[in-house]
Parts: sequence; C-alpha cells; structure tokens
Amino acid sequence: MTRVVAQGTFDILHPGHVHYLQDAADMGDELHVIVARSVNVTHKEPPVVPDEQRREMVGALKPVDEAHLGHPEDIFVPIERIEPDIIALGYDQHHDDEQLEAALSARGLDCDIRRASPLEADVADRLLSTGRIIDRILDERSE
Ligand SMILES: Cc1cc2nc3c(=O)[nH]c(=O)nc-3n(C[C@H](O)[C@H](O)[C@H](O)COP(=O)(O)O)c2cc1C
Ligand SMILES: Nc1ncnc2c1ncn2[C@@H]1O[C@H](COP(=O)(O)OP(=O)(O)OP(=O)(O)O)[C@@H](O)[C@H]1O
Repeated sequence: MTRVVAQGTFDILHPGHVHYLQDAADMGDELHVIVARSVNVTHKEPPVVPDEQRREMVGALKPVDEAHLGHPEDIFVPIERIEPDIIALGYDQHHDDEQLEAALSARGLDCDIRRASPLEADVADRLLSTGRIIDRILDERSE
C-alpha cells in the first residue's frame, strides 16, 4: 500500500488541479490532499473560497481518497499523521525539493519527493490557473 500526499491552495477548481491530483494518485494506491489554510498562503493573493469549503470540494474529486485542512502553524503535523510514502509536489510549487527532504528527515520523516507534470492549455481559451479565472471574472464582470 503506497500512500501519496498532494497539497495546494485549490481556490477555484480547474482541470489543472484535476490533472495534478490524478498524476499524484497514479504514483501510489491512496491519495491524501492537504489543503493550505488561508493564513499560510502568503506568496500570492489569499484564496477567495473559505478553508473548509476548499477542503470539501477537493475531497469530492475522483482521484482523492481524503482531503485534510492543513495545520495553521506547522506543515509537518499532517505529514506525521498521514505517514505518506510519497509527497507529490505540483510542477510549479515554490518548495525546494532538497530543502523539503532535509526538513522531513530532521523530523524523522522518510518520504520520496516527486514532481507532478503540468497540464498545458491545448486551446487558447482554456483557463488552467485560478489566477487566470479571477482575471477573467474581473475583466468581464466589472462595470
Ligand atoms: C509537505 C507539505 C505539507 C504542507 N502542509 C501544510 C499545512 O499543514 N498547512 C498549510 O496551511 N499548508 C500546508 N502546505 C501548503 C503550503 O503552505 C503551500 O504549498 C502553499 O501555501 C500553497 O500554495 P500553492 O497552492 O501555490 O502551492 C504544505 C505543503 C507541503 C509541500
Ligand atoms: N495547469 C496545471 N497543471 C498541473 N498542475 C497544476 C496546474 N495548475 C495548478 N496545478 C497544481 O495544483 C496545485 C494547487 O495549485 P494552486 O491552488 O496554486 O492553483 P493555481 O491555479 O496554480 O493558482 P494560481 O493561479 O493562483 O497560482 C499545485 O500543486 C499546482 O502545481
């Protein structure tokens, strides 16, 4: 039984998220997703959708066995509980693979770090990022 963890903000869902989660699910037998708390999304605009609602939507996706809300202060607490064999980072996630592996080892956690693949837009009109969806809403719905 290989347990995989994926993680991210997942504010407004789109097919890039589904692709990432399917890719992560294909790395093992059971997929757990850690949904970042709004307070920890500091590297970009914070999410619009509340924490628990994002967790609920991610948990409803086919590749996902269980969705968890992240810890507010210590990102290694959910990892200690879930005990994954693999952590699947998204293709563009800012975490440094080696630093993350070292921090996990320092906490006595032994997991493989892998990178998922990107889903690129095949037609110009596909919206494969939450930021692009929000930009489109602002363009088309503002007076
Ligand atoms: C191994 C790992 C564990 C994480 N655990 C948590 C957590 O417990 N709580 C949380 O708020 N975010 C957690 N995160 C999410 C990061 O904070 C996160 O990558 C970022 O805020 C989400 O941004 P993104 O959607 O642009 O990747 C975790 C990330 C990684 C790589
Ligand atoms: N087009 C995509 N292809 C593959 N993975 C994706 C794609 N878009 C997002 N992901 C992955 O989904 C996870 C959650 O991403 P996140 O919630 O930051 O969405 P986002 O659409 O990239 O957001 P934003 O546009 O605000 O940066 C990350 O691991 C990210 O790499």
